[in-house]
Amino acid sequence: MDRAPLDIAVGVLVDDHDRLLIARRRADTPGAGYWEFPGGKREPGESVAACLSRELAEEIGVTDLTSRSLIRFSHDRGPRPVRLHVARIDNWTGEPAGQEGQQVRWCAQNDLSDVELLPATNVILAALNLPPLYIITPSIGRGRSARQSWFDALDRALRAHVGDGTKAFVRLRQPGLDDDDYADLAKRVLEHARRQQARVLLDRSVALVERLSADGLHCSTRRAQRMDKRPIADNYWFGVSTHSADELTHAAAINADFATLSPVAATETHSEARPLGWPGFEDARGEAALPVYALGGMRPDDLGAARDHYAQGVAGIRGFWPGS
Ligand SMILES: Nc1nc2c([nH]c(=O)n2[C@@H]2O[C@H](COP(=O)(O)OP(=O)(O)OP(=O)(O)O)[C@@H](O)[C@H]2O)c(=O)[nH]1
Repeated sequence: MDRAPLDIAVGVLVDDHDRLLIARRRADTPGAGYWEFPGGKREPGESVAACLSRELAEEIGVTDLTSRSLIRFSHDRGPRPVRLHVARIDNWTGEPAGQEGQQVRWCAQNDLSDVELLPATNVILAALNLPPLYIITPSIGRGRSARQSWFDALDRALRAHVGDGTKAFVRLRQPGLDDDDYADLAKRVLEHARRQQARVLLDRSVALVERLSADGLHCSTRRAQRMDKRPIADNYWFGVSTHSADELTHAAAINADFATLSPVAATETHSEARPLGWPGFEDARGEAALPVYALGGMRPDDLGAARDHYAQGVAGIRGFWPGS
């Protein structure tokens, strides 16, 4: 039997209330009864964009799509391996309605947990909700004025990097602090972040994330390699640092919501590591089933290039921190 993945174009329609359009698979199809985002198989010689337009016209009767690519990934959790090319669609013509007798409905994201979704839909939702920029904090100084200017820079970074209607995401990275100092700092960082509606991921214990009601956990490669499952509940974000295709595969296997992949370019923080370059990034990123941030020598204006190479966005320390 042919196990080459089928190319599938998938469209996530988002309405003015941030609800998503879902469709129910018909009784005569594999995965019958499950809800999915509309889409279907690419025909020979067809482009992904043409496939998306055709499928959405055939299935839900909408045309003139304004779409933006969200993520491309493969999975083998259904009847046969598929490579999903997922786009977010904010504008279209026509009132979406099931053209093939299937049920179609708008659903708020908070209500999706009550719906039986196809496997791997969580990957699409992560790509939809994660921002384009992921800020990693530089080390905080010891003196009072160094601390004050670090917090000033944090506030400015949070304000500057809210993008695409998504919240800023910050990883509180402070390898020089002991656990108590880190916890004290995290508490204050969370207060600042809440004012800007930003999200903060901590990289120490799961217990600390829970105790402070932080937004999630970020794990180093080494820590993630020791895990055989996700260490934290699904209502927290869980990110993993990676440097290769194998590490990304492992991150997806333990159900990380996203990964960083580095170094794309040379960086001062890790000057010994050999840069991947964009072709190396795209090659290693491959079709792993999770959103991946390009990290290493990145600045916010590398976002376009990153997206061209199938990244969720760009992550960084220096390029994202005012005055560094
Ligand atoms: N449309 C859609 N398909 C998905 C999603 N996630 C996912 O794994 N798939 C898989 O992608 C494949 C889509 O194939 P399909 O049978 O719907 O394609 P189609 O509309 O061309 O079907 P047809 O052959 O009946 O005309 C299925 O194996 C389905 O399980 C998703 O979110 N939306």
